[in-house]
Amino acid sequence: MADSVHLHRRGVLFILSSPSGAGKTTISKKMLAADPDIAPSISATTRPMRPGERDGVDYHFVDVETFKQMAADGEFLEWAHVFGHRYGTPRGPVEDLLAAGKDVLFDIDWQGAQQLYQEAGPDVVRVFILPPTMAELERRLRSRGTDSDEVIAARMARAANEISHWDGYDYVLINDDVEGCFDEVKAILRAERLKRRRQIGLIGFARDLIRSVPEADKKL
Ligand SMILES: Nc1nc2c(ncn2[C@@H]2O[C@H](COP(=O)(O)OP(=O)(O)O)[C@@H](O)[C@H]2O)c(=O)[nH]1
Ligand SMILES: Nc1ncnc2c1ncn2[C@@H]1O[C@H](COP(=O)(O)OP(=O)(O)O)[C@@H](O)[C@H]1O
Repeated sequence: MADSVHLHRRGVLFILSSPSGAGKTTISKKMLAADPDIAPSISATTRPMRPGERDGVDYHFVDVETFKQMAADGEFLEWAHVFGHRYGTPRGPVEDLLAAGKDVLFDIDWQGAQQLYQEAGPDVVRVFILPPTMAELERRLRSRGTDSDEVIAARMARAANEISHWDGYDYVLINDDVEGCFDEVKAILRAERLKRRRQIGLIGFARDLIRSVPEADKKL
């Protein structure tokens, strides 16, 4: 009984944003590995592939013309310019995942979070991850070893602007210890899944519980 109730649930559109290097990719990967009920939205981007990235897994890497055509055809739920490149969330896969009963994880910036919130409103949960200090943020960007000094400088310059949008989020976490931050993200998702408005199956379940009470007892 309880299992079938929990199956009937509106999917969560779970957004993780942070300044570059604060750890959202690390946290996303841990979530996806730990929880089969949440799947990633794989964005399209015009930025070059980094070493170790895979097309169709980390991003769909496309050229500017392809991206523009996809945008013109309405294929994106949202898209934005970030660090001089275009990034967008393809609509179809998100709709398919939600229809299949999955929650969807989005690693998108504050512009994407705003647009998605306008599209999907209360189904969206917005989580912002802060670094413990700006010095640590720079250290992480360097330790990742994927970006040139110039790109790192550009990301640091943009970080303050991104952090200034922290108040557009439902939850704000500090990623000091990665396991601690991961635990907090898991707790948020768990609680959000239990929200009454997402538990569509509970409507009938609660009604049946009330009906099962003998009329005589209801008068007591
Ligand atoms: N609006 C929007 N932002 C995205 C999308 N995909 C990625 N981003 C954001 O673009 C920024 C740059 O991403 P990336 O180049 O992978 O670098 P990262 O910051 O190291 O993860 C990050 O803030 C991402 O969250 C998308 O589809 N839409
Ligand atoms: N809590 C943490 N403590 C130390 N290093 C971290 C922590 N979280 C992430 N990192 C490291 O910092 C770097 C940037 O993390 P990443 O997840 O790629 O950030 P983002 O996706 O936000 O750009 C990576 O090398 C990652 O292993």
